[in-house]
Amino acid sequence: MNLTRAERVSRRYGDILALDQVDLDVRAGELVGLLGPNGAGKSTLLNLLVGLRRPSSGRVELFGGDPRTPAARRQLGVTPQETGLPGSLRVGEVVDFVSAHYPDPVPRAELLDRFGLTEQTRRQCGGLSGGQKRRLAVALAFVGRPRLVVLDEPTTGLDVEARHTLWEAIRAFHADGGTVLLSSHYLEEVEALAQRVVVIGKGRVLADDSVEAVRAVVGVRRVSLTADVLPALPGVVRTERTDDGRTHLLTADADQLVRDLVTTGVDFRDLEVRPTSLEEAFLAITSATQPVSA
Ligand SMILES: Nc1ncnc2c1ncn2[C@@H]1O[C@H](COP(=O)(O)OP(=O)(O)OP(=O)(O)O)[C@@H](O)[C@H]1O
Repeated sequence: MNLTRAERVSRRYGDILALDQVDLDVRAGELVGLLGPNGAGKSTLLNLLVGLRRPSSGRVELFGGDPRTPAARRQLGVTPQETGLPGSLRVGEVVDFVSAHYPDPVPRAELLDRFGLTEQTRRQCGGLSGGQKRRLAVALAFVGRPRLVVLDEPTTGLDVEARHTLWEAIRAFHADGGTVLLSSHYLEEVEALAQRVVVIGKGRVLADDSVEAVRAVVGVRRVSLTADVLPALPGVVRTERTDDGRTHLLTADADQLVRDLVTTGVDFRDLEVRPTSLEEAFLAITSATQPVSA
């Protein structure tokens, strides 16, 4: 069953085509990571799915209906990228205030414990650190026991420990049968949490598959070597030089690249061919896409 769906959805802001005919389905019980660089269109897509904006064309559904209806909203938990908390209210008061909107909220102590905020219960929101504010904003998405939680870059700006606390809370919700759609710049976050990854770049869905399959589709490999001079070689999607004097070439066809290297007669040493991380694969597919013309 689809909890939310975008069907050939486009969204313009003036001349900017932020989303270009995007299709996305999120089924009950999934944990989906939406991955893309700055300006890819992630927030725009999430805002359309949760009814904060309307598409310029195409169709958006939430729980089979219009995302803007109160009935759909009640089953949804959202943390947008930017959130404001009332500075003079205490953490516990904010949780109580939001809880009051739901018939069966998660008890305050349980929610704050899950998000590592028990000690801050009586602290005014204005006195929280940036990371604590972010954790509270994310915690509020879970208070009404939603069927679907949509989180826009939930862990941006958090230190490692706070990020792991959030990951645990998200995993626990998912393990209990909850559905999650989250956007991230952090590839390790998507790898750590999601079963399915949707890669978005320049307003288009570039890949929608398991993390492993996305890597396989892209098929980017890293060919590393040491050489004093290297000519330009066909099929190289990215070149990096590291401090140890090694050159790393990313390519979809490592065998051909090695053949080309040998043909050029270039003097190289210590050749190594390895699969790439998701991050490298992701950079390769997003940089290989032509810009969307408005
Ligand atoms: N309200 C707006 N008015 C004009 N342009 C906008 C608006 N919101 C987004 N855009 C543009 O639409 C494109 C997609 O932006 P969006 O915020 O959806 O990307 P994103 O993937 O969430 O980026 P980030 O990771 O930086 O948050 C960008 O070019 C952005 O500048």
